[in-house]
Amino acid sequence: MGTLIKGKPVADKIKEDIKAEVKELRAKGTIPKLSIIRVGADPGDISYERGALKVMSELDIDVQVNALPENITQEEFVDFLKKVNSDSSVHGILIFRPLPKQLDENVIKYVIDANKDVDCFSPLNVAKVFEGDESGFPPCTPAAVMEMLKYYNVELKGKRAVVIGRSMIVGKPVSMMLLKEHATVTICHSRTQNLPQVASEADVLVVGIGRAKMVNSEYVKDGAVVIDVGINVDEDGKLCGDADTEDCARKASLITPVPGGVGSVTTSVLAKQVIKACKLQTGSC
Ligand SMILES: NC(=O)C1=CN([C@@H]2O[C@H](COP(=O)(O)OP(=O)(O)OC[C@H]3O[C@@H](n4cnc5c(N)ncnc54)[C@H](OP(=O)(O)O)[C@@H]3O)[C@@H](O)[C@H]2O)C=CC1
Ligand SMILES: Nc1nc(=O)c2c([nH]1)NC[C@@H]1CN(c3ccc(C(=O)N[C@@H](CCC(=O)O)C(=O)O)cc3)C=[N+]21
Repeated sequence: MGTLIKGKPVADKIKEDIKAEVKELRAKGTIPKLSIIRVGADPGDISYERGALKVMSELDIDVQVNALPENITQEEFVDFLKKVNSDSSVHGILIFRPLPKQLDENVIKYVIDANKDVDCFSPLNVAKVFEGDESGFPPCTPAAVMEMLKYYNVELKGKRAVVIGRSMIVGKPVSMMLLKEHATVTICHSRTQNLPQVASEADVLVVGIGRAKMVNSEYVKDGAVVIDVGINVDEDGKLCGDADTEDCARKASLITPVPGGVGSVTTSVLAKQVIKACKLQTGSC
C-alpha cells in the first residue's frame, strides 16, 4: 500500500521561508502586493481566489482583487491591465484563465508586464521555463508539483517521467521542469494510443487531465510515484483528482491526495513568486 504524500507540510515550509522575507521587506518600507484580475465569477476562479486570499493574509502580503464584468471589452480589459502594470505599489499580477471568449489571450499575454507576471502568462516567462532559465516565473501549479517532488525526496535524474496533459498551465511546463531535473519525459494527451501502457512505464507519473478518477492502477507501475494535479467534483459533489487515489495506491509507492495535495501547495508558491517579483522590482535581491 502506497503512502499518501500531503501538501500541507510542503506549503508550511514554503510559508515559513517567506515570512522572514516579508518581514525584511516591510522593515525597509516595502509592502508586497498581489493584484488579482478576475473576469466574471467562475467557481474555479473563486475557489482559487479564496485560497490565495487566505495565504496572503497569513503572510502579511497585500492583495487587491479586481472583479471585472463578464462582458468587458478587449479594449477596456487591455486599458485596465496597463494601469495595473504601471501601478508601482503592485508587484505581482494574477489573471484567472481561461478568459471569456471576447478577450484575446494571444494579445493580452503580450500586454502583462513580464516582471509582474507571477503565473507565467507572458511569452517571455514561458520561454524561460522552456529554456530552463530560472530567472522568470513558472506557472504556480507546475512549480507546486516540483516543490512536492523535492520535499518528498523523489529522485528524478535519469528516471522515466510520464505527464498526462499538455496544457500551458499544467502539462507542458511541468514536462520542461522535469526535463531540467534530468528526467526522461514522455508527454501524453487525448490522442495518445495505449495510454495505460505508456503511463505504466513511468517512475514518476504526473496527471493533469480534468477527468475525475480516470487514472487507475492499470496506469501505474509497481513502486511509481503518482502526482495528481486534477481538481474535479465527483458524483457526490466532493472534490476528487484525475486519479482514483485508492486504486492507484495499491501499486504506487507515493501518491498525492485530492484535496490536500498539489492544490494546497499552489497558493503558497503564488506567494513565493509575489515575493520574488517584489524583490526584483525593489532591487532588494
Ligand atoms: N492544482 C491546481 O492548482 C490546479 C489544478 N488544475 C486541474 O488540473 C487538471 C488539468 O487542467 P488543465 O491543464 O487546465 O486542463 P485542460 O483541459 O487545459 O487540458 C487537459 C489536458 O488533458 C488531456 N486529456 C483530456 N482528456 C484526456 C484523455 N481522455 N486521455 C488523455 N489525455 C486527455 C488533453 O488533451 P488534448 O490536448 O489532446 O486535448 C489536454 O492536454 C484539471 O483537473 C484542473 O482542474 C488546473 C490548474 C491548477
Ligand atoms: N492563471 C490561472 N492559474 C491557475 O492556476 C488557475 C486559473 N488561472 N484559473 C482557475 C484555475 C482553478 N484553480 C484552482 C486551484 C486550486 C483550487 C483549490 O481548491 N485549492 C484548494 C486545495 C485543493 C487541494 O487540496 O487539492 C485550496 O487552495 O485550499 C481550486 C482551483 C487554479 N486555476
